Amino acid sequence: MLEIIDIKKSFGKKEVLKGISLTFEKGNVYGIVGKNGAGKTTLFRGIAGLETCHGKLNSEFDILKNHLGFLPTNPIFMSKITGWEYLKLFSLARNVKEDDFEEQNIFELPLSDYAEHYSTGMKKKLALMAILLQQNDIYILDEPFNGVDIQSNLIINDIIQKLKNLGKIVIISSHIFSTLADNCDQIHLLREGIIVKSAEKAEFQSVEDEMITDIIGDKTSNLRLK
Ligand SMILES: Nc1ncnc2c1ncn2[C@@H]1O[C@H](COP(=O)(O)OP(=O)(O)OP(=O)(O)O)[C@@H](O)[C@H]1O
Repeated sequence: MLEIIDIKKSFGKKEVLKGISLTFEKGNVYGIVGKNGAGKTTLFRGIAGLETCHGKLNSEFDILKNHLGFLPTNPIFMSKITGWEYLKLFSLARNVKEDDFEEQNIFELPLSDYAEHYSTGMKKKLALMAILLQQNDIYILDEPFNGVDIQSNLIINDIIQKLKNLGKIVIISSHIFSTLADNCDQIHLLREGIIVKSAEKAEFQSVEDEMITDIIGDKTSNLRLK
């Protein structure tokens, strides 16, 4: 179980997270939806310990970061590091003794090439593969479907379901509601740093409707289409 209590974060005078409290249980997949700038990445970075926030974080793990894999929206790689070296680095960080990543290379990445030269989608797939090799207990995936092709989308869906069945905690953000609806047990709508709605599967449609209103409102009526 992972519990966050009254998480707050400001950048200068700008209050980005205004007191977020959520509970994440093992074997469940959670979605966080919200428009650009709602605070999704800041929340994720806060949970992952990459951003200092006010509030409390409870988990069964002594050192949470040793059990948590975070997939950033746009993974960044050191220069002159190959895909293989990146995977090795992440494996070593968790004491996973693995040298031959070819079998696990389900995205067929060119592991001997420099990671910085990978395409956007390939970078994301490499970063995902790295945290999966670590056998983490908690996975935080920031926009995992963004920038990857349809085949990889299906593979990522399958991975999320496998992680769920293995009893992991998976938290994902997406702008594409349908990908969350397919995968998640619970979805939280984040608006301007506050969770304004939390929904179980049966209520997903109402969250989607609310999200559409939140994002576009009645803007298109200004076009006066006839
Ligand atoms: N390091 C920072 N310094 C100042 N402001 C920041 C910083 N990081 C994020 N912000 C601001 O915090 C707000 C929330 O940003 P965040 O990236 O968390 O939103 P998001 O919901 O992930 O958006 P997106 O969907 O575009 O990724 C934005 O207004 C952003 O400009």
